[in-house]
Amino acid sequence: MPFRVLVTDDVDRDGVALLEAEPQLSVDEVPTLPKEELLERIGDYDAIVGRSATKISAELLRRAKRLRVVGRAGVGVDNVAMDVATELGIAVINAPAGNTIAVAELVFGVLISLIRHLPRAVESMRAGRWDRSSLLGTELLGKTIGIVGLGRIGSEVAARAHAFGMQVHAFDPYVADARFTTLRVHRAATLDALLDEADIVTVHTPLTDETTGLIGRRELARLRPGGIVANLARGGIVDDGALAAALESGHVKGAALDVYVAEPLAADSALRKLPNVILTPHIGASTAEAQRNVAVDACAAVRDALLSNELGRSMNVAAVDGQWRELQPAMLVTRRAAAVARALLADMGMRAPQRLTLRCGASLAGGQQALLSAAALGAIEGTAEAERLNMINARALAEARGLELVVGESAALPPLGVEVSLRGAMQELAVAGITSAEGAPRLTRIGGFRVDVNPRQTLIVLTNRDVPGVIGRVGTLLGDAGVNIAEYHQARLAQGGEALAVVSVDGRVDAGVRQRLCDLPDVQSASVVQFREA
Ligand SMILES: NC(=O)c1ccc[n+]([C@@H]2O[C@H](COP(=O)([O-])OP(=O)(O)OC[C@H]3O[C@@H](n4cnc5c(N)ncnc54)[C@H](O)[C@@H]3O)[C@@H](O)[C@H]2O)c1
Ligand SMILES: O=C(O)[C@H](O)COP(=O)(O)O
Repeated sequence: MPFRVLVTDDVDRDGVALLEAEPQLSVDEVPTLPKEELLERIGDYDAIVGRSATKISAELLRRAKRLRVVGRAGVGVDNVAMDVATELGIAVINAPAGNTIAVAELVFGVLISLIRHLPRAVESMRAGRWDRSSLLGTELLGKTIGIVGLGRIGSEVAARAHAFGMQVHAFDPYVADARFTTLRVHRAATLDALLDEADIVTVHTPLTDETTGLIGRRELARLRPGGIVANLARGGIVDDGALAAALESGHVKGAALDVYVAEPLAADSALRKLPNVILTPHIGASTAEAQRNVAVDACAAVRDALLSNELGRSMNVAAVDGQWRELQPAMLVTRRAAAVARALLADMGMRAPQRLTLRCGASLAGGQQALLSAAALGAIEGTAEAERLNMINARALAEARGLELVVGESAALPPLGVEVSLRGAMQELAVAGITSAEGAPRLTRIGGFRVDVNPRQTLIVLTNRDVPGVIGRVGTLLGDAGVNIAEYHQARLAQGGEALAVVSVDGRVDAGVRQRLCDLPDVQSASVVQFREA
């Protein structure tokens, strides 16, 4: 059955065409739907792609029983209940870069409109007047622009401000000095320091707890008289009430707003009546170029997530430095190692491990967080509802069960090696594996035993006395039960002592076969690890 994708909010055609080109995807394109109608329909879809107009609420996500991916053709995901998406294992993918230039250009469009009184000039001409003397403006040259948030858009605003001959200052506590130096931007140590210097303040941060109301009554009062404020980021970063008061008092000379706390902005909103304000209806990203960019980015990523389980672009999966695709074999062997450790410990009576420690070889350092997610997934799959368990929510679910997750590099491992160790109150078991660019991943150690096996489909792990005849008896029993052996690796610590066999078999092994293996002479234990699809 094809995956069903709902596309809404006027996502650009070039992006939608990428989805439609895939025979395994069935695409329904609809205008922005009323909340109730979307709630009705969402249960039929594996993915939804939209823009800021569609609210992906907690209620919607809980209704969406099949949903695997939310694609946002744009940057802001403040319209998505991210915590709930993560809890439910739904990937959220945005298109962070495609509309940067559109916003940065509009910043100067609205600023110049404001300081050269363009709306009034146009209106006066339409009205048949020739009002030159009342339209005296000011220039950007030599003025100080104070940028709050020196990220993608803030940086482009800085570059354009330089072109206008402005003094460029910025406040962003999360950006390193080197970036300020590269952009030739004066670093304000605090927001207050920025406000003290700026003629124009423009905000370019995301809307977070920290940035809600960032520019409020106190901050506006600190701005020098005649200052200008622009918010083309998110409604609520500048406090509307405080801004209205500062404009009415004349302390702030002008403002430009593209975004609002509630969108669409109410027809009777007081903001619409404020003097010397340029209001635009959230059109920062509304250029043909930007819409094409973000639609293509988001749709390609949604397609890859559905068809290839490619989650490297997902915002709520652990970060990967480097290529997600290249990390896949290491994620697989990590997940398998954790599943083997969990299954063996469970058969020893320890079902609730308290700590998972993942160690990675030097070449996997950039993927540690994603590998930890894979380890958490392996440690709980088989004991958690399979439907919704994946790389996105595995860590949260494991931690909710009281499993502490730890990751670090180990010089003792080969560069592409991993080791997953699970520890309970009394027992600890470590399983190691290795991956390579060419070959299939291999498990290389279980506890103290060196092994060499590809963890595919089903693994039988036997402990036995190291005496002749065991391998033959195991092979005969499995053959009689119709179980095909793919690989059989026998390991021992010392001749005649304890031995461990790892048998990779095709298909499933039922409980009866396992019991008969346990009952064989000289076999001490038999565990069956049934791997879930990757
Ligand atoms: N009007 C539109 O149509 C439109 C279009 C695109 C983006 N946006 C919005 O613009 C904003 C910026 O987008 P971006 O792509 O540049 O994001 P970004 O993540 O690249 O940059 C945001 C910057 O804000 C900084 N920041 C975070 N908290 C801060 C704080 N408390 N004080 C100072 N700086 C802080 C971050 O360190 C980061 O450098 C977002 O809110 C986004 O949703 C609006
Ligand atoms: O976050 C964004 O990308 C912008 O605010 C644009 O939103 P839009 O896709 O609704 O125009």
